[in-house]
Amino acid sequence: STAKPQQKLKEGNMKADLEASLVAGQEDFAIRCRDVCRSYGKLKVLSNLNLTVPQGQIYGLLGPSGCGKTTLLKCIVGTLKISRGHISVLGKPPAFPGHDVPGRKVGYMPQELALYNEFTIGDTLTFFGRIHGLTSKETKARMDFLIDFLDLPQKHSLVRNLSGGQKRRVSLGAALLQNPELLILDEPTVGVDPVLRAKIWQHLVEIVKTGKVSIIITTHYIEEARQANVVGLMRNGCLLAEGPPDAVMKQHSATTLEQAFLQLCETSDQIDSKRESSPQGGPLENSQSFESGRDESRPILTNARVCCSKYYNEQHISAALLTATLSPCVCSSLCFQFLLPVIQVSLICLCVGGDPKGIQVAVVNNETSPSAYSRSLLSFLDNSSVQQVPLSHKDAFDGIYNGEYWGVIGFGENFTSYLTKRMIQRQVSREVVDGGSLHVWLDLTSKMENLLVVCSLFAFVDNKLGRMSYLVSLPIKFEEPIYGSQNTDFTTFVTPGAVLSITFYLAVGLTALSFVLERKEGLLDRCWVAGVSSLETMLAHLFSQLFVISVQILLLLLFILLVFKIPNEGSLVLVIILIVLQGVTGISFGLVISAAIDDEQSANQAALGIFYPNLIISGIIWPVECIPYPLRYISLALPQTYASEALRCIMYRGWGLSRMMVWRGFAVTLGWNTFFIVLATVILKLRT
Ligand SMILES: Nc1ncnc2c1ncn2[C@@H]1O[C@H](COP(=O)(O)OP(=O)(O)OP(=O)(O)O)[C@@H](O)[C@H]1O
Repeated sequence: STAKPQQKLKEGNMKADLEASLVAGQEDFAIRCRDVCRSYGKLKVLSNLNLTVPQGQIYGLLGPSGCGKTTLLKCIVGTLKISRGHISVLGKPPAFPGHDVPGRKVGYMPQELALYNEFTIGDTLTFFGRIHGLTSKETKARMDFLIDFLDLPQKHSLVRNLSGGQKRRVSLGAALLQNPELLILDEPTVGVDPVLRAKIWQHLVEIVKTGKVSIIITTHYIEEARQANVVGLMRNGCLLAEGPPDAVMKQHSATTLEQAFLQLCETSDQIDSKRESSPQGGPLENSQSFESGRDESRPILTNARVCCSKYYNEQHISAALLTATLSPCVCSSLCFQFLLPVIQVSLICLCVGGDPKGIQVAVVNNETSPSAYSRSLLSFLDNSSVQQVPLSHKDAFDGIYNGEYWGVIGFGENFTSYLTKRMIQRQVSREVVDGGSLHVWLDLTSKMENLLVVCSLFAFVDNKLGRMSYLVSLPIKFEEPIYGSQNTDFTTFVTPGAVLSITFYLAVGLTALSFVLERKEGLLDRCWVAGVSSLETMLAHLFSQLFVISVQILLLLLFILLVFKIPNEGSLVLVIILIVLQGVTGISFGLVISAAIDDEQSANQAALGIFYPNLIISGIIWPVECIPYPLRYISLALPQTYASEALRCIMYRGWGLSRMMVWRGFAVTLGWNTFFIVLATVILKLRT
């Protein structure tokens, strides 16, 4: 029991010594963390952590993997919220209104590469230079220096083709680019050879000599941190010791930092095990009491952009972001992205709604005379669609039962004479009507093929009987159509909806994926720390995707109107505007998905999950009127139901915006656009 107060006394003395050596001669600090707590769901990562980075010094943050170094740095730059405690960076909490952090004053190298793979080294540095408001001359000068200093390949080398170590050096170059006042470097020397590592440290030591630059750096190479002015040894979310490396080593009578660290760990373990054996629990347990049930794993990227405007040229940022968000398209997958919708719509026009070919139909003709009417009628059947197989009654029915034929056409032995009687005499018996009729037995398991057989039969009766056909036809007469033509096929019905659907889903997929990937690769964090708000990033995505879908729509229209000859009786401008607006609906829905979901797999699943239900109940493949009632109400509320109807009305009826069925499609589309953009913003806000 006497060991505990002694231990406490020793701890207190050690802390006082270290603080004294830290504070001596300098009041200022660049970063100060007090009682900082942070957890991911129930996982406590930072526990009452205190840390001070003196102004104009290098702070080496050391600790085993998973002890919370990256989490702490993210809290310092403001991309993660702390649940308790206080952090002050360059005088104010990060993301404090009017504060310079995030902004140009801070250079952040996250642990992830956070680089655009499709950029060259030159593009990457130019991009960050623009974001930081550097002039092209300044950027070029810094670029030349950094490429030489970091021993990087030529500036037109693509980032994606660089080695892991080279990529990390480019990432470091991006953090050093604007000569920031505060450098936050998360393992900058990983994958870097010892010579270059020494050079990087030498440079860091050099730049802090002015007293204007402060650096906090994490590293796994404990010994290299001896070059830091102060080291912090971290374990299990707590700082075990903080002070100049020599003082820390002396304190623990160690000859290396590693030894000192091991000793600190042992001491900490002993204290922990004593606390565990104590029934009331020790001070560590109390200090780790986080607000329970609160999930803080969300990033806080959506905070309004803070204080950057006075430094940055907005246009430069927008241009840089647009280039960056477009870059994945412009390079590798551009052609694919532009051609994909054309390929999809071509497949629809070629494969959906056309006439079936080569349907085998068994023909049982019981008329034997060469001049029989049945023979000449059969010669009028469209042979490319219906292949006639003359068979006996038994073989024909065996064949249809075995699935060899789609139907059987049968003529009775008196077909010609009975048909003639039917046409000449006013009143005929049922037997004459029956015998003078062509009999058809169908396999109705595939309605489409059989619809064709029936259509061909109607056509051939009309053709062959010519002027007399009305005598045997049904008492129905189809006049000239008001809209459309007699030849209107299923393709014509499907195409407008398919065009909208393709535009919508490509936009959803591309936007959701690129935004989620940027977040995952740490690019959003990095840009945010550089002073770019999430809203700006979202808008950049919106505009770059808008460019992509505009080209897609142009190609789509060229194909459907000129190659597949889909008619357009209405205004081409209205057609284009409606399709573009549907593309925007897709982009904004993609933003909703990426705002709500963190990884690309789930984002893909969400996009794909709604694809079929929406396609099927939006009346794109089959008319809405065929949908049972409760579902029909849902269908009408979907973004593409009224829009498809409006597009059909414009293209096939030549209607304009004065018609309700047209403006309703535009209104619903605009409504969904607004809803999705507001929803994406709200979700992002809620996640702060
Ligand atoms: N987004 C997250 N969601 C849940 N847990 C997380 C998340 N990020 C980190 N963690 C957990 O928090 C703990 C600290 O992680 P952190 O990345 O801060 O460690 P680190 O000290 O930087 O490790 P390393 O040196 O390996 O990078 C780890 O246990 C990690 O699994």
